[in-house]
Amino acid sequence: MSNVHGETCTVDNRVALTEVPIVVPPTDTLSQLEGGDVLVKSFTFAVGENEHTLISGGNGIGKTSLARVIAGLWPVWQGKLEVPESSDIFYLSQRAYLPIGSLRDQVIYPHSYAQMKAAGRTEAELMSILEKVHLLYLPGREGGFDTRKEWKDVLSGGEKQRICFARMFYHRPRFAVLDDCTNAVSSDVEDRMYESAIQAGITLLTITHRPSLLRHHVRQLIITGKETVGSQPQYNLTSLAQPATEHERQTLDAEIKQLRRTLEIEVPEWKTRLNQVNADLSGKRSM
Ligand SMILES: Nc1ncnc2c1ncn2[C@@H]1O[C@H](COP(=O)(O)OP(=O)(O)OP(=O)(O)O)[C@@H](O)[C@H]1O
Repeated sequence: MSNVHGETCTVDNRVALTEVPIVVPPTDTLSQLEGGDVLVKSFTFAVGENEHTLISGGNGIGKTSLARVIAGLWPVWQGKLEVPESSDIFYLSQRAYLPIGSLRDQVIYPHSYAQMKAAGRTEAELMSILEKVHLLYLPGREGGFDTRKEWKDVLSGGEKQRICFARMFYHRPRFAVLDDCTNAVSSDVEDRMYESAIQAGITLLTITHRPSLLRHHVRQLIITGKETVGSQPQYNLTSLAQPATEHERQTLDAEIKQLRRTLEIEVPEWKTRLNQVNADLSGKRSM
């Protein structure tokens, strides 16, 4: 692909694209020099540490393709891509990958058990990681970390996604690209997993269709792609209001509960009372 003119640099503390197009790799040899379909003509944005960014846009607009360019799976045709070294950035895709091996291997992949031990990592640590993704019951259910099974057949969709999230906690990257990787996880557990990831100091680039995840991010990148007319950028990057603190969330939850109670219990009581008063008044009037 001799028309690939872009460069990729390893940096410490950010993921950045400068005038990088998102181009689908061509299938036929003739167009391999030019690339295939251009999904986004030119991307320029940077995600620094703690600038958790939610990436959204319609189906087939190019969100996963952007992740593939950042991951180095697709070429940087033009411009400059800056990414941390591979041990500092982690990718989780829509489909959970489960290697052949033990239950432990599912959490530590691509580390081997020997690497885990050499790094001084312990099973107690794996248990605390499983707790974060609500899978603390798994070693007990499956007969321990050494158990080997066809995990793709044994685990439910949500369990597969949570074990991949556990893998991210094990590897402790500085950045993570999360491509719709919790869509089978219930929203409450998903929220807690995101909170733990942020507490662990991982900067998130989340691709999702779930607006509920906005609360864990400080910016939103909306890809508009081909819908965009003229020379407008084919994406829109906006800052979001700072996510609510735990205390603010609890206060709001309590307020919502109180309002629900008022609507469900007190309002019907008031209506009954109003009817009674009206009936009494009309009785008096007719006397
Ligand atoms: N390997 C590939 N070869 C050819 N075309 C591809 C390839 N991967 C993606 N595409 C095409 O590129 C376009 C963008 O796909 P992409 O997966 O990036 O979309 P997306 O925004 O992540 O969509 P969704 O929200 O549905 O997951 C689609 O039209 C898709 O068919």
